[in-house]
Amino acid sequence: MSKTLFDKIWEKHVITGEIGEAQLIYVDLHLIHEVTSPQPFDGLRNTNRRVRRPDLTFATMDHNVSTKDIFNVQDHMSRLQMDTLVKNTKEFGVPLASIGDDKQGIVHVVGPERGLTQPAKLIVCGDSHTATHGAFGAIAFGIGTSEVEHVLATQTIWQVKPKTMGIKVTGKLLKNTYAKDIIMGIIAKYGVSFGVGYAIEFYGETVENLSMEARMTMCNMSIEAGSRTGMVQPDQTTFDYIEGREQAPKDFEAAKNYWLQFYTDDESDFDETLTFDVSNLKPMVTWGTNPGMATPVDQSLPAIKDDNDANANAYEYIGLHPHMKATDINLDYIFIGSCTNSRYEDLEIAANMMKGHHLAPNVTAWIVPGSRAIRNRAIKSGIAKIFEDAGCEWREPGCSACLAMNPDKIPAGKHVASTSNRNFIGRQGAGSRTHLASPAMVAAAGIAGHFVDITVDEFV
Ligand SMILES: CC(C)[C@H](C(=O)O)[C@@H](O)C(=O)O
Ligand code: SF4
Repeated sequence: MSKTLFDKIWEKHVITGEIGEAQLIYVDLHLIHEVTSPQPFDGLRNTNRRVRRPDLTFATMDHNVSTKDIFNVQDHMSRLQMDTLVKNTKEFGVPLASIGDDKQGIVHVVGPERGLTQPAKLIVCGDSHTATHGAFGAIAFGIGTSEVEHVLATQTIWQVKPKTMGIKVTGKLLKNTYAKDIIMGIIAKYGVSFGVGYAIEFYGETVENLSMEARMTMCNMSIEAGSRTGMVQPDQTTFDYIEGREQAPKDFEAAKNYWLQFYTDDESDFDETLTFDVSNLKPMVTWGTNPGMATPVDQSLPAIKDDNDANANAYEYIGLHPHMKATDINLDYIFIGSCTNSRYEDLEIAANMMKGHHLAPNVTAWIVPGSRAIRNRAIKSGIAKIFEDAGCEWREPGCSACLAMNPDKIPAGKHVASTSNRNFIGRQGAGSRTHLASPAMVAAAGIAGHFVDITVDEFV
């Protein structure tokens, strides 16, 4: 029978149960961070249970990290969550990449970087952006705190199989447009909930030509379309990325031959399909308070239809008005980081844009690598220096200003161009005004002090 990539991986993991009802499925990799793990470990302790497979579990610290002074965590709650993770992982024998450790970083950056994220695996984490790992042709989704406890104790999870949606991406990207623009373009077109109940597979020639970093950016934001799982079929690009990494399979040829079975047989196997052409896609920028409230940078902001229009509330919060040009959005901050866009390739793209320039007056810039390995590599290659010469602050790895759970908060009323994934009210600090965009766009905005169309001659 003809099947999708998702179906093939799913059925390899089912232990019991029928399709249509909750099925017990096996988990190959359980990633942990300090925010959603304290209660689950308490639960184990209170019931005298151990972690069933510490060898299939990996913990890191990211959300609470103080990126300016990594060992100086002032906030009581942050310190407590971090100390608790150290204590719990020690007691239960789970490997931990703690602050300062070479392997530490944002959980969705370090999983792939360590070679833990592999095709055909079933990967979970108590975090909604777990979809990132689907870029490797894995089933990866975020789970709730009680589910984290269940996985720790049993290495399994009860789940109802979602439906599948294929999104075929066609066309050649304009120079200076990126995977971030594709996924933002898709969400702007179809909204923030079209993926609810579906596992999305991105495919087509455009996706095949994307790097692993770019595929991760797309899968990462599947949750912003309402889907818990985004994935891409594994191919030579995937294998090349994994080969040689610390946790890559020892018999790589055998692993590769196994992975090659995992692909969607026929487009008609998807429950739903969409097509998105990128040939004329301009860089995207959000103007509102959800990731769907986005516009191509060369356009004006949308109208307000009536008093009940969500756009009205969004405009009030964000301090902009309909019909103004996206390039007239003035910025106070830029943030380059987060599990969407803090990998080496992202930093390199941003640095190329900034090279030889200086930030606009009154713009503060935080550049936050996704992991210590990326940070070290960027220092070595000179990228860090480019950012510093441009006037940016070069930080330690963590979630940082992606969410206001650490000292990196955007002040109330300030506009920030951000490479992260969510522009909800208060997301980057109470009253902060977020504009999501690609690393190249955010870097160029930092130099200009407002958004600019980087596809025009001056930039390409
Ligand atoms: C703190 C965590 C549970 C949360 C998530 O699940 O996504 C965070 O990572 C986020 O991006 O909002
Ligand atoms: S970087 Fe942002 S989106 Fe990613 S895990 Fe951290 S807080 Fe969540």
